[in-house]
Amino acid sequence: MISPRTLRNLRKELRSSALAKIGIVLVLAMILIAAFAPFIALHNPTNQNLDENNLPPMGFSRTTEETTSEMVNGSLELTNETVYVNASASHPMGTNSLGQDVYSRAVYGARTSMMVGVLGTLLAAVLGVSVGLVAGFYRGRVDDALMRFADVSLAFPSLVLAIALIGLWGRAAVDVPDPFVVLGLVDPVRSALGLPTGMPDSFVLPGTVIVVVGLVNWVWFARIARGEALSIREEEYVKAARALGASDARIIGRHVLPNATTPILVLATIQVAAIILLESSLSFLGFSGTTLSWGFDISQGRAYLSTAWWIATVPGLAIVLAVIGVNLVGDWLRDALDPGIEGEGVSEMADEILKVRNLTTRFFTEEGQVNAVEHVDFDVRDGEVFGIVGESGSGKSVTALSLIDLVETPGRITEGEVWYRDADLAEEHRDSHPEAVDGDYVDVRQLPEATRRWLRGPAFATIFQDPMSSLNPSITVGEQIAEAVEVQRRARANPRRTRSRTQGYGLGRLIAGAVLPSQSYVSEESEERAVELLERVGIPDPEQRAEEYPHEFSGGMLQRAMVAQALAGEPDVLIADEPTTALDVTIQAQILNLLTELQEEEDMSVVLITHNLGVIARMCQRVGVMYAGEVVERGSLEDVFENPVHPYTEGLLGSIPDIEDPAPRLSPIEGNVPSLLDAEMGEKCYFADRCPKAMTSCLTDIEEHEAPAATDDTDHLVRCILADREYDESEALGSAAKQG
Ligand SMILES: Nc1ncnc2c1ncn2[C@@H]1O[C@H](COP(=O)(O)OP(=O)(O)OP(=O)(O)O)[C@@H](O)[C@H]1O
Ligand code: NI
Repeated sequence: MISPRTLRNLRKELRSSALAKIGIVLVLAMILIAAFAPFIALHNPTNQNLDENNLPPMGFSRTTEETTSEMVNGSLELTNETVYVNASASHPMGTNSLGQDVYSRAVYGARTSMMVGVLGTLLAAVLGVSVGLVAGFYRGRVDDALMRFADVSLAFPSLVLAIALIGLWGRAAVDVPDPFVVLGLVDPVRSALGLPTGMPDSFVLPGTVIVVVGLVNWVWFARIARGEALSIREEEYVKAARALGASDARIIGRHVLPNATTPILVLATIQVAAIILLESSLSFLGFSGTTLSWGFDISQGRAYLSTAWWIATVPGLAIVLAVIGVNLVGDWLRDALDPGIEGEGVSEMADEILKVRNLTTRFFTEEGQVNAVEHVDFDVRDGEVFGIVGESGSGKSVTALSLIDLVETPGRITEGEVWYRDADLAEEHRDSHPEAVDGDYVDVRQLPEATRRWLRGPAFATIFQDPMSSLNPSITVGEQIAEAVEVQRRARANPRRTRSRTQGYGLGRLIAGAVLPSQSYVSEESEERAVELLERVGIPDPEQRAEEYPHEFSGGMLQRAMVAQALAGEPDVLIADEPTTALDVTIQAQILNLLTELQEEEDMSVVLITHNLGVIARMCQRVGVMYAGEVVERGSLEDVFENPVHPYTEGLLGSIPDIEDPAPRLSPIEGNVPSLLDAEMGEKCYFADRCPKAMTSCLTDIEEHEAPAATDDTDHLVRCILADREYDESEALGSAAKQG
């Protein structure tokens, strides 16, 4: 369940956060104390000794007035005397009014708190997550009822709710005994809590409190699980999984639950702390049956605050430390598992059309989880060509698909943001989707599905490697481009209803096409525009070529037609994935020239994906180098190509294939791209196995470092320790370690 990546983030966060360390120490201490209470305690916590009551802790003494009587000359004389009560070595934290050892009671109190905190949270989580998933996934009446109930119950303070529930329980106590009684666990639980065994069953156990806090707190979990289920059930890949016949249980288990784990885990830690406090409050107020709990001891000690302050102070301190500890651990988990939450704002610099943050895409295959794209960050500026380069399988195409939200099952974007600058869209969604808006930017991934779909065309357009598979062989090229123009035109006319419109259009087109094969469904204007576009991309005799079918086009002409189709929506960002790989060399050069020309004249930004460094060098202003799903080096072309820091980039550059080279060789570096199977990835630099400069620190330091940049306005970022220090042979990673 916990992936190596997650572990890596947890460790990274732990290293940098002193508070997280304190939290872990406190929580571990509490767990150990609870587990080994009988060995840590000095006395049986329930043993009373009235001769030794209210003894002060070590280092303190207490005075009391004692009256002695004496017969003096036949009359009784009373003398008031101040007596010092000294600490006893066997009661280091003193005793309470019944002479019970305060320290031992605090130690056993940890058991009650842990038991109620952990089991109560578990119960709340199981209940809440099940109900939430069902409600979110199936909607309908269950969902309505749940939400109404949640609103009402969250309006009450949980303490009030718990007291009410315990009251109900008490009234029905004859029929509904403590769950531990039902389970036949009375004596084991009592002895675990240091209580005398063999007492009558009416002696209340913490089971009641556990059930009550579970019932009080499950709604929190239900809300989170419901939210996740709601957002995911609409996703294309879930629909696709359904269409493929996956059962609902499988979809929930495979897609919904993994997505919900992080928020549920973080909530669970917070809940443990909340429930520990709730249990203490209940015991303090006398609503919990247990007579061995921090809250109970505080309420007992309250009467002695001025004379024997330690009775309440010691358990009070225990509660404070426990709650702080658990909360710090919760903060640590949240920061480590959800790095996006506190991500830096993206709205400061305005000349970026696209800001990709923490984009993470995984494939959930039969062999396991494939981490195809991991925490990818990059920006695309106005009117620039941004290159993505890397060996086959490094995640370039999946990154492109993730940008436009077209990853297919079993793949899924699990994390990350794609901020796109569009002031109008930002304004339109500022109120309805505040989380998706930051200044003039919208996070494409958080926009409603209809808007996302609408963006494909006027915002993002794509051209892929193989034009043949992107064009329908049975429709003329001109008509297909005209259709793209038509769709964009309709979409622009009514952005909000795009979805149903284009779908209706598609269906209508389909039926019309089946009945009347030559029926033209696009307006004359669109057809004229299509011819213009064909001319624009340099197709001779555009009017005549528009009437032809794809098979009548040569490869280069088809690729041009594809570009024309992509231009139909006048996109801001053109994503070109290996647009020339399938073409022969001279045609490649022509298409690249065309792209450069268009990009300059139409003021588009281009994301150009290729494994050909010559193409990058010729076309791009800035570049990101991908390796094993990560961007390992990024910056201006100058920085990355002339002053590469990452040995992988250096290796790639070692033999730049000539653009005129008919068979550009990939991977001049020895060895293979590592497995992207999550289970096999581990926590180290993924290039270390192949790296000529691998050092021992490469197994631990995998952060992105800043490297010297040629200009002030570009960052040069490298996921390699060599950005910070020189290669040191004495620390070289031995070949044995490389394998591990
Ligand atoms: N449908 C899929 N199912 C499972 N894994 C996939 C799927 N598609 C891609 N992957 C995984 O994602 C990784 C990245 O693939 P991607 O196609 O993005 O690589 P690439 O850099 O574009 O390579 P190439 O240069 O060969 O096109 C691959 O290693 C592959 O294991
Ligand atoms: Ni690819």
